[in-house]
Amino acid sequence: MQVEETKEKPVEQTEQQAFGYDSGYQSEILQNSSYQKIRNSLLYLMKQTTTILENMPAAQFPQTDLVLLTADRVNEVINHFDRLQVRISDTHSKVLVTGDLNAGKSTFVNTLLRRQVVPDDQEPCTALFVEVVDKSDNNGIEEVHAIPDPAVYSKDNAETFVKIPVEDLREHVENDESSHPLMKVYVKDNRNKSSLLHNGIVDISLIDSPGLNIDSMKTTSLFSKQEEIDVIVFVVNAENHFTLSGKEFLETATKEKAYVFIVVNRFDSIKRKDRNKRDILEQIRSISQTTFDEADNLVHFVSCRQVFQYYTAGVQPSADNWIPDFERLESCLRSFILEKRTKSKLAPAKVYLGNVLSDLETISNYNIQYHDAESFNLANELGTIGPIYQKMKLLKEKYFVDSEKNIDVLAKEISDFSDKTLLNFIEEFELFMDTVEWNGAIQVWQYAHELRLVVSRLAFIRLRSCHTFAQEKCLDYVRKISSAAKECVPQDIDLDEAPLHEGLELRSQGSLLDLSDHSLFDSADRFEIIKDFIPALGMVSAGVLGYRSLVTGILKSQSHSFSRIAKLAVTGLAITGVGLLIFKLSDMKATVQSKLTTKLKQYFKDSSFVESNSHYISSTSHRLLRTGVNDFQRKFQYSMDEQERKFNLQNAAKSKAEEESRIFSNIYKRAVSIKQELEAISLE
Ligand SMILES: Nc1nc2c(ncn2[C@@H]2O[C@H](COP(=O)(O)OP(=O)(O)OP(=O)(O)O)[C@@H](O)[C@H]2O)c(=O)[nH]1
Repeated sequence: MQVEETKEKPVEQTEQQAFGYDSGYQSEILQNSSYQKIRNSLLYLMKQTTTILENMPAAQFPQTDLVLLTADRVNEVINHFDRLQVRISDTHSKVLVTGDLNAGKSTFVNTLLRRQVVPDDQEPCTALFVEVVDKSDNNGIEEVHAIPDPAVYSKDNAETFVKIPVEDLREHVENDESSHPLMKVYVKDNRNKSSLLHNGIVDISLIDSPGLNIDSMKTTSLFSKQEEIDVIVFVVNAENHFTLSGKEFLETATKEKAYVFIVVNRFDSIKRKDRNKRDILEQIRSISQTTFDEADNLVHFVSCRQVFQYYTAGVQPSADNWIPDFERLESCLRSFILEKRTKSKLAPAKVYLGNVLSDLETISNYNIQYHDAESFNLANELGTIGPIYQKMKLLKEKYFVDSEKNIDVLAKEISDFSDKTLLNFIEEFELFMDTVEWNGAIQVWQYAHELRLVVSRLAFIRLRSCHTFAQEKCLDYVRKISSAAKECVPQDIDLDEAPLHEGLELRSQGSLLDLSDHSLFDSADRFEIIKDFIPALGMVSAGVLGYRSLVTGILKSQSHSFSRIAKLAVTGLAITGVGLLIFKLSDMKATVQSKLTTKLKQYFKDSSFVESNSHYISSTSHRLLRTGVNDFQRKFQYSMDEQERKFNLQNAAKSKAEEESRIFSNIYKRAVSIKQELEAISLE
């Protein structure tokens, strides 16, 4: 009965004390809820940044000034964000309790739990770790999982552990330490509201490690380096101070974790407590200055056994301060866990996020400048291409839209000119008659011959002037196009003038005029011309030539029909009066000229001299122009299409550059704003 009384009292006291120190606890809750807020804010900002990264268009990365976010690491950064989010969303926190052999580590853990969970006072174990977790993690069931391979352990996979009742833990630890290096103990923390394991904010597991000696040192050191170990509690036996192994472990651990929580246990056994405290603190200073500087919160001189006995069996401690000292230790440990947890989990995320955001600022700034410069250059290029393209359009409208019509008009003009020139030429035949010297009747055919040559030459000259006119007109037309094109066509496009030169060049008379003597005057014509003058001619030339030879000489004909006519002429001559004949002879030049004019005009008419030449010149001009212009037009259109394509491409590129600049400008603003929010988050 008495025992029960003594047992209940401390529980009430504990509640009261818990209540008494509730203000601290409340503040912890506040601290915790602010932790939640910070965590949520960080998660939110990380998510925002991940969204930016996932949607960021292909970016130019500067060669320098980037901490994390290089071109080939965008996905890596996104993945790391995922890992950080998982890690900071995890509400578990692990506290590794380690220290020298027999320093009272197990007693310390049991005291925190207010119950005998971890076997104490046993033979030193070699490498067994006991992890104490709240039973809520195991569907509210208290049991021990003996784990052969911690790396593959899952409480949901019965093959990865051996189930042991909590009461049998001691026996198993003593007999079975080597085959199960980790024992996971799911238990209820005997304290309710102020439970350390399950406090509604962070689920803490306490890991009781083997005492440090040369064998266990390596294992424990490795264990302590694990990322999920948020806090290390080092238990020292006040009587022994720090052993060599302890010092060595602490020196390494403080490098990894910066701060270590130190429990100097078995302080009840120390007689000269102040001196012991001083010596131990001095040792701590030599191991870790930072821990020494925070000694008031981080180094606690306690007696776990006395406190444990008080809470579990109501045994009064040997001094009044043991309970408050331990409770202060608990309070500091709780704050330290939460603070360390905040720092160990949130600080890396905050620093990482800050670096990514700084990189994002740098990258977006770089890209804004890059795209602005690009769109500026494109605008300049478009400023050149645009007017050229407009000029090309005008040229096309002026010369090519109605090019058939334009060429028709030009050909008509050439045709009109040729008609007029050649007709005038025929009309003007009479004027040419005196350009050839009349050397008398005897030379009549010579006169006709020379006149033929003159007419032929003059016809050629007129024809050539028609060709020249046509050529000049055509050249003028194509040169106008060429010079207009030169102003706007970027590449040189030839409008080949050579075909116009060759096609419209009249170099020789060729067969244009078939004015040979025979065709100009056939035998009948010749007789017709001279028949009235034969007697007179006979008179004039009697001393030189006989009649027959004279007449035949004039007629110069070998045909039978003609010799018959010649005979008649000679007969006629014999009966004609001499005076009349002489008179007639003086009129011969005019007669010959008139006959020749008529004959020539008739010849030109019959040979369609005007029409055929005019048609030839105009149709040749038309054909050559059309071929040349069409060919040029094709090249021009190609060049214009090129220009248009270039114009459209550059226009599109400019719009894209402007759009990218806008996007990066938004990214920059978002990064700056997220970073400001991030900097406002204090982890202190
Ligand atoms: N005087 C005194 N003895 C204590 C105190 N705490 C623990 N002990 C005793 O120290 C011995 C070792 O305690 P444990 O808790 O087993 O120590 P441990 O560090 O877990 O031991 P190992 O894991 O074997 O290294 C036991 O006999 C405890 O009763 C204390 O505060 N004062």
